Amino acid sequence: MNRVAVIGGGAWGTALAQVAARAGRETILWAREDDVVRAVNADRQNPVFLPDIDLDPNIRATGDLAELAGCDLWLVVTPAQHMRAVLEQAPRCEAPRLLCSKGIEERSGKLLHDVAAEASPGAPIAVLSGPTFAHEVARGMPTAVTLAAKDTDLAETLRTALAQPAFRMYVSDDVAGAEIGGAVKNVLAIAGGVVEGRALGQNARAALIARGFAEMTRFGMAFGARPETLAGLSGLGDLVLTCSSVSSRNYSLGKGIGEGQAASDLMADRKTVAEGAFTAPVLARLAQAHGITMPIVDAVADLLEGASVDRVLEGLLARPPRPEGV
Ligand SMILES: NC(=O)C1=CN([C@@H]2O[C@H](COP(=O)(O)OP(=O)(O)OC[C@H]3O[C@@H](n4cnc5c(N)ncnc54)[C@H](OP(=O)(O)O)[C@@H]3O)[C@@H](O)[C@H]2O)C=CC1
Ligand SMILES: O=C(CO)COP(=O)(O)O
Repeated sequence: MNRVAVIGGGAWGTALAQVAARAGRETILWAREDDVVRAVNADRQNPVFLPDIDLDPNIRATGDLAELAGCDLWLVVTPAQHMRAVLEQAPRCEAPRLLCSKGIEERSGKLLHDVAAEASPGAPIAVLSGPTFAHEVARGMPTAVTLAAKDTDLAETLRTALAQPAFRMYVSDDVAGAEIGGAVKNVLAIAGGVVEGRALGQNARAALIARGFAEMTRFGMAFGARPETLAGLSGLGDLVLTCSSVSSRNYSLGKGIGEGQAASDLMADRKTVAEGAFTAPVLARLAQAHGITMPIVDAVADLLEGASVDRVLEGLLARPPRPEGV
């Protein structure tokens, strides 16, 4: 695992390139934008997506996917909705794909490990997910994540390749669990931002996290996730992080909605990705098709469609009480 490719020159791809380089790997960062490639190679910076962080000299950027062919490991860090297209354009090779994006493909309703398996036939698949603001990871601040692969030997090999004291990877074989936690928490983080933007208070935030986690667990268990994975770093851990901080793009999108701005205007203005906005409609659709009750996820999907915050909130508070639990 000497040569590592990172596919995606956004904040998270750049931070993970730092992780790979710090682990002593020769690291190639693929970015679509020429400005990002130039700035990484010339200035050791990514001012577009991860400003004010000096990048490791072991990172080289490229705009040419063909250069990734000789790498031993690919970290896939594109926005979820672009993963299939980028992997299909990339050269065929059997290097393991470590998927680091969070989301559900909107048009197919598939989890990303299924998308990657279809787009990269023959390549082993693993997933990395957890509470990880890119700017903290890039600065080497202590962070812990879930690294999941059905083949636990593969998970161990990847963990060893990227290991360092401040980036702790907990190995799991629950791929669906690791992915579902990351995808669902992005939607719930938008709701967390609405609570903040509408000044609904700290009690409401705690209620949202607890009842949101019940929704995540209901959905996850219906799709093969294990409850202990959902209660771990990639589920509850990431939910708590992104429901508590404007460093989360999903939370800040929700905060704007809570303050009365139109979701469509907020989305049109942003260059960075708020995955929850793309996951919410497909998650609501999947939940409905499988008879899984997810009122907070439905509420976020409605808000993104332009429903009024007051009406959505009224609807949630008017729900008949039910026994607590999943
Ligand atoms: N930021 C974070 O803290 C974390 C993010 N993640 C996940 O990582 C994934 C990537 O997020 P992040 O790095 O933050 O993204 P950013 O918002 O920082 O950057 C946007 C990224 O999207 C890429 N992009 C835009 N349009 C396309 C396209 N048509 N095809 C391919 N790529 C495109 C950009 O590529 P280009 O540079 O070429 O324009 C850029 O890499 C998401 O799924 C996110 O949920 C997970 C954990 C932490
Ligand atoms: O996934 C993340 C932290 O774990 C980043 O959250 P946002 O995408 O909401 O910024």
